[in-house]
Amino acid sequence: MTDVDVKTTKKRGAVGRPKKVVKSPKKNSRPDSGDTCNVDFDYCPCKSYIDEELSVECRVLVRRESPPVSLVPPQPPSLMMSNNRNSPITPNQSTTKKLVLKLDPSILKNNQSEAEEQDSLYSGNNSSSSLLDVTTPDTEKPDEFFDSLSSPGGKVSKKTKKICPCGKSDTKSTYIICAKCKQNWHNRCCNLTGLTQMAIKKLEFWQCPRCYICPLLSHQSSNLHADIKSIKLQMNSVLETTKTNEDISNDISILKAQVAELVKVTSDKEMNVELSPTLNEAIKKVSIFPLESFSNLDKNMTDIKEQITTLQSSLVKQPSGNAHRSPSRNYPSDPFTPNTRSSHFEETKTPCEPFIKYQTDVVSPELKERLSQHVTESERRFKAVGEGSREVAYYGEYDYTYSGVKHEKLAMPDVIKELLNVVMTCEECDTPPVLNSCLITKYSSGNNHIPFHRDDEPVIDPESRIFTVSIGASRSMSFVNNDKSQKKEILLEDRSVLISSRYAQDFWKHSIPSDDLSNDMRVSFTFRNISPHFLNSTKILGDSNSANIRFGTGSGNLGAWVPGKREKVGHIEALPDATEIGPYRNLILHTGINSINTNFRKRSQSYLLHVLESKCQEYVKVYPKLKIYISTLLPTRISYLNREVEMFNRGILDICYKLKNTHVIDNSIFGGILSDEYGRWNVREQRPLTSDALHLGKKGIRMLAVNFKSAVLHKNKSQSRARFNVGRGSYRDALERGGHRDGYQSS
Ligand SMILES: O=C(O)CCC(=O)C(=O)O
Ligand SMILES: [Fe+2]
Repeated sequence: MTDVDVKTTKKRGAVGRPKKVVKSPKKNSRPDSGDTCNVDFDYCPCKSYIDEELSVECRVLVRRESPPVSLVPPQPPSLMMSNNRNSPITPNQSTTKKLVLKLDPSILKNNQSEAEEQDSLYSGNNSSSSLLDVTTPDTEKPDEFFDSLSSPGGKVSKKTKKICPCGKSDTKSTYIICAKCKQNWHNRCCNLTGLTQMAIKKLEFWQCPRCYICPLLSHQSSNLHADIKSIKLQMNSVLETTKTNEDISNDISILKAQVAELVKVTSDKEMNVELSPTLNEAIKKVSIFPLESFSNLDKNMTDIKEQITTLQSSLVKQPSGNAHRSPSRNYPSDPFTPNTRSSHFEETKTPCEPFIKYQTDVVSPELKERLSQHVTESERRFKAVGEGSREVAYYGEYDYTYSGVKHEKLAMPDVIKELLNVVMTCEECDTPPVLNSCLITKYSSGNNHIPFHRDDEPVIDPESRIFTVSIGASRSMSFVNNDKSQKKEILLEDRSVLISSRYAQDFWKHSIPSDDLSNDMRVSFTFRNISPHFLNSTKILGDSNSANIRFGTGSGNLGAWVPGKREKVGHIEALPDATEIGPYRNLILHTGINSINTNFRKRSQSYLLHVLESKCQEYVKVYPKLKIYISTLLPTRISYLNREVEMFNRGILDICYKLKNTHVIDNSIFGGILSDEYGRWNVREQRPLTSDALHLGKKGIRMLAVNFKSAVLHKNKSQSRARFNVGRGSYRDALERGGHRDGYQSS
């Protein structure tokens, strides 16, 4: 909750995350916090790229609310910016050979007029992007020439009044235009802050967060891009050779036919893949290559054909094989992969009622009398808050900041303790709830009110009950759910108790509206469990290797400062719905090895990663303050499975890189294979239990617990290191060392 602060809270810097430009949405927490933002983005790695020249790192954002309508093969930044040497997609260089193109002058003529038409469309753009320039390319710089044939994406838009989706329009900002929807965006609104206008001009085919679809959602696309990039290279090589016009003409027609075929395959309705703008551009480029550029082109036509055939076959439905998978990004295709909207785009249903129970006549008249007396006597402790001038006083174990007002910790006086004991009997439960704080709110008249808000401060125990005792004038409490489809109201009478929970706060807001007819005083006593420890509250959803990690103190435990709960999730597909998670601050996901184990496996990695990603998106959507930590899969004693583990872990890194509030727990310290040191131990025979391929022994569990704890307490930089450097401790590094951990130290 925004305006809650506990004395012991330390401000922690985000580790390894780039500075986020767009604010995450704030739910209206405590009243008077006001500040809302309805722009909500996820980071996407698609494809993260670092331009060495500019020394900037760009990320593409995916707007989480906008559902992908269809799986349009996306435009990775590797294709967007020229001279990108760090592209995650490597074209198949081995098949890149020189090609023969023959040019049909009629085609050239037709396309010349098309080009002119296009040029008028794109007028106002920098001249380097003008299609008119195409007729006189600089053959010394084929790549630039190729890049100059771009769609308007990436061009800095200057002319007309531009309104960014953020709603603002100004002349000072730098704008970028989406190649697909032609919408102008502030560079800052799409996380391109820091890029100069020159740099933005180089972003070809840039698609905005609304249009862009992550290749992880469309695994076919990765191949497409790699192959197209390869064609691009081949085309550039064409420019370096010379040939007679007649040959050029013939070859161009052939190439056109091939590309047309490719288009047909790409737009195959069954594939549900639209023709990508890249391909469209490729076709245009093929058609408008100027005559002068093509000479001496009598070699390697076969190679371009082969290339196109490869491209075609990568686009038709692949069997379970993975012939075209590039080492870093493509996962085996899956016949079950849903080509539909993910569940996270659906509205969250309201999973609970706003309160659990309402009970009258709980407080005796005698106790009420003593409580009123206490309120009168401790008047000095009350502080006015909010517009409605209600006044609050606080008792509790820890300091507590509420609606901008700080309250010092103070032990509950006896009369409040007595009240607490009474109200605790209202709910039957095996273990009585822990309620260590009481906020007393005084409404002197019907004018005093409290606007809609949630009791969702991060210092409140995620499992806490919230007991509200009323004395004095009856006042209504109103409730509204998140999509405002449900409104409820309850009259809180003198000496009654309302029992709610911290859980319900994420789905309902509540208020005490003004009441013109009421002139009497009402006092409420709200009991909750509050402690700064809950700033680290953690839920672990994990397989059997996380079963022995416990909360609290002791070896293999997460320590006193990490309160939480562990629930068994043996498979990725068993990950629960967001509404079952609860309002924890951290969520550790340690599951997947059973899902990828081929003995059980029915799903491909791409599908499983898709499920994992969708779940994370769903979780963050329901709990915007939640930090998710995906723990990389641990090595096993089985080599072939370890290869799958390695591949899956790359997918995990991609997800973490891409999604907001999602981090990786880097388990590379375990090496590339489960060692005897960390694996299970046969106690009777005093030797490693080699028949158990997957399970950690005592030392391994302790190590895993250290990793979990470090992540939650932000003690190391594993997230950033794993992604950005192949440094000590990254699993890639460990893999390269063949699983030997010599020199490794636990952090
Ligand atoms: O006075 C009441 O009953 C409600 C108070 C409240 O909602 C709060 O303090 O958060
Ligand atoms: Fe409240």
